[in-house]
Amino acid sequence: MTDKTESLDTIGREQARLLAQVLPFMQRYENKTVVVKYGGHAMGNPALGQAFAQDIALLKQSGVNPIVVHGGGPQIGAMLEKLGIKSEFKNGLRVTDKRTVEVVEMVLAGSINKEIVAMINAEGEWAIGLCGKDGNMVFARKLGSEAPADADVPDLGFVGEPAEVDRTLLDLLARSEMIPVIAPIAPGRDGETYNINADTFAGAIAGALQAVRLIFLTDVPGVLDRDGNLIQELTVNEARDLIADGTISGGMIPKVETCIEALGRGVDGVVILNGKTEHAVLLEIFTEHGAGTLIKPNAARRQRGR
Ligand SMILES: Nc1ncnc2c1ncn2[C@@H]1O[C@H](COP(=O)(O)OP(=O)(O)O)[C@@H](O)[C@H]1O
Ligand SMILES: CC(=O)N[C@@H](CCC(=O)OP(=O)(O)O)C(=O)O
Repeated sequence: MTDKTESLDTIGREQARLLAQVLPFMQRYENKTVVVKYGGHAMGNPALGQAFAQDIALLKQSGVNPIVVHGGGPQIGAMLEKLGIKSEFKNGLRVTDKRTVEVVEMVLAGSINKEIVAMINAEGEWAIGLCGKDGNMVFARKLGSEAPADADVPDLGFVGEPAEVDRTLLDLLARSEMIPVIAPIAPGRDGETYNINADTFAGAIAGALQAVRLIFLTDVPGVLDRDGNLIQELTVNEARDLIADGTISGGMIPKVETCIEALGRGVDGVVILNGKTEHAVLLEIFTEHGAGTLIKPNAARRQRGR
């Protein structure tokens, strides 16, 4: 054999090995729904954005049903600042008055949504930008509106939580070439528009669709232990213990709580990943070990493979 045929042979063997590793995962996820929450902190770098769009396109081409729910907190903050509108957070949620909700809708359902759609479409796919208002997909209720009258719940204005999710439109899109890209904005039955935390919104969509995976793309490798090391797998009880002892704090608390709720609604597994790692989604779905923290129901402890 010449040097050239030898090296082609090596490349061929390597490709065959890779394919053999990936194919079982492709079969496992075929026709299954994977909800990917793309956080505002994970956005902003064009190369990473393109890698994210390629991952979503590849999932669809592999027969998976990917649904993107996006945030955009930092981008909303920048626009509010430009417009001279002050903004504050309480318990990780943006206090949202009438003027603010108009800007939130404009940034989330307008510019960011269309940017993500365009990125995925540049990869040869058919993404479609939506929010909870489209196809009566999600109706919100004002946060705290169901709390007992004597409960001490701060009034955050037009901040909502998903109250009803209708999967008709998403089921239709799952059978089509379209990839839904959804902004966390929804109408209330009172006719108002509500700003919903994107993690909470993604959890509600994943729960309603009984997704096989809910993936959170954030700005850390996953849930970290006290020494800053990545925890690869957590049961619901272990996650609760880490919240109680303060290892999980700040913005990671609502994220992990959403994970726990989504598992309770029948989502198989919830993963928190570093959106700043190129192709984090592909690595998670199509490799044995995944790339971040997988949170599983207590009963599923130590199941082999992710
Ligand atoms: N145990 C922990 N492991 C990882 N991150 C943690 C932990 N406790 C707190 N955090 C914080 O949670 C942040 C992620 O939450 P958040 O900022 O709300 O993300 P996003 O904007 O992507 O939704 C991390 O950047 C980190 O500062
Ligand atoms: C009520 C509330 O806080 N809504 C969020 C919605 C966007 C979001 O959640 O974006 P990230 O995922 O990038 O944080 C906000 O106004 O910032």
